[in-house]
Amino acid sequence: MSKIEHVETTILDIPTIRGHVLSMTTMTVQSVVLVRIRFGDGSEGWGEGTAIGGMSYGPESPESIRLAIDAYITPAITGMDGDDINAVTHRVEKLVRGNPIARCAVETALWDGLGRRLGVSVAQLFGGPVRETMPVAWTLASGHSETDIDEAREMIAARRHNIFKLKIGKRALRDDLAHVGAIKSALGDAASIRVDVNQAWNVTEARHGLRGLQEIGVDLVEQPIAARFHKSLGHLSDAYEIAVMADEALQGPEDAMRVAAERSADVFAVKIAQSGGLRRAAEVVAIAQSAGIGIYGGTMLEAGIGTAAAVQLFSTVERLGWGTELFGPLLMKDEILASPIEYRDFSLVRPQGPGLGVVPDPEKIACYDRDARRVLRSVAGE
Ligand SMILES: O=C(O)C[C@H]1C=CC(=O)O1
Ligand SMILES: [Mn+2]
Repeated sequence: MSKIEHVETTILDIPTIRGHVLSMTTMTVQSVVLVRIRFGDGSEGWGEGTAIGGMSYGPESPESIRLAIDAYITPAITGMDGDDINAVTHRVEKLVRGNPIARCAVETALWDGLGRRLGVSVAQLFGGPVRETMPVAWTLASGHSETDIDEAREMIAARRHNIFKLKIGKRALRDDLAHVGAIKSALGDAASIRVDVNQAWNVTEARHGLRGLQEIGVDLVEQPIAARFHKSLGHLSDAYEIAVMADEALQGPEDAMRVAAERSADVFAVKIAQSGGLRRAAEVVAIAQSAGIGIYGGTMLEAGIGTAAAVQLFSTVERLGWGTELFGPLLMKDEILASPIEYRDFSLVRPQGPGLGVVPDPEKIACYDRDARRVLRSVAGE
C-alpha cells in the first residue's frame, strides 16, 4: 500500500529556441504543467501535462490542466492506493470527463512512482522495452523556407535528425506547396519529408494539396482536414498513394476504433496526452496494430518528463514503423531535467533507471515557475 498523500502542480513557462509557426498560432513559449505525487511510504512520482499554443490547438490549456487536477482529480484520488493504477485512473475517468492531458499527467506520475518503488522502468511495467533507441523527427516551422533549409542541413550534419515534419496550412495552398517543394529539392533523398496541416484545409483544398504533395515526393500528410471529418479523411487516404496520418482525430481508444474501423487513415500519431494517459495510448497502439495501421510516436511538445514517459511507452511497441517526433525538450531554450534525454545518430535513447528514468532539476523548476516569477515581479514592484 502506497497511499496517495499529496499532489502538487506547477506551471513552468519556458521560452522556445525560435518562433514555432503552426497553422493556428506561433509559439514563443511552451507552458508545461508538472505534477508531483508524494506517497505515504515517502516515495514520489512525476508527471507532465502540456498543451500547445494556449487553447488554440485543442480545448485544454496549461491553466485548465492545472485546474482539472487541483480541483477535481486530486480530491478524487487522495488517500487511494497509488499501486492500484487501474483503480485510480478508472475513478478519475468516471469523475472527470474529457481533459485527457490532465488525466495523462496524473497517470504518468503514478507509473513513475510505481516504477521507482519497484526499482523498474515504466517500460518494464508495460511488458519491457523491445528497443532502446528510436528514430526522432524534427519539425521545421520557422515560417521561412531558407531558414528551414539551413536548419535541416545543420540537423543532418550533426546526425541529430533526418526526418522532417513541415508545418503548413497557414499560408495559401500554392505558397505552401512552393515552400514544401523548395525544402524537398534542397534536401533530396537525404531526408524524409512529411507535413502537418493541423486541420487547416477544407476537403477541396486537401484534394489539391495531397496531389501536389505527392508530386513533390512528400512521404506523409498529417491531419489535413478537421478532426471530425473521418469519412473524408478516408476518401483522401484512398485517393492518393501518399500516407495519410490521423492526429487530432484520435482522442483516445474510442476514436481510434472508429478511425480504424472506417479505415480513415494509414498511420496513427499516437500521443500519450491526447489518448488520456499511457494505458489508453497503449490501447490506441493495439487497435492500430490489429488493423494494420502504421504507428508514429507523437508529441504535444512536452518537456523532459512527458517526453520520457512517451519514450518509455513507445520502447515497448512492436512495430514503430514511422518513428517518433519526441523532440520537445530540444525546442525549448532550457532543459528542465537533471540529466537530459540523449539524442544521437538520428535517434533518441530511452532513459535508464527506475520509473521514467529522469527527474526534474529543482533549480530549473524554481527558475521557470510561473507563480514564483509573479511573486518576484510583485516584490520588485513591477
Ligand atoms: O503534431 C502536432 O500537431 C503538434 C506538434 C508535434 C510536433 C510539432 O511541431 O507540433
Ligand atoms: Mn499533428
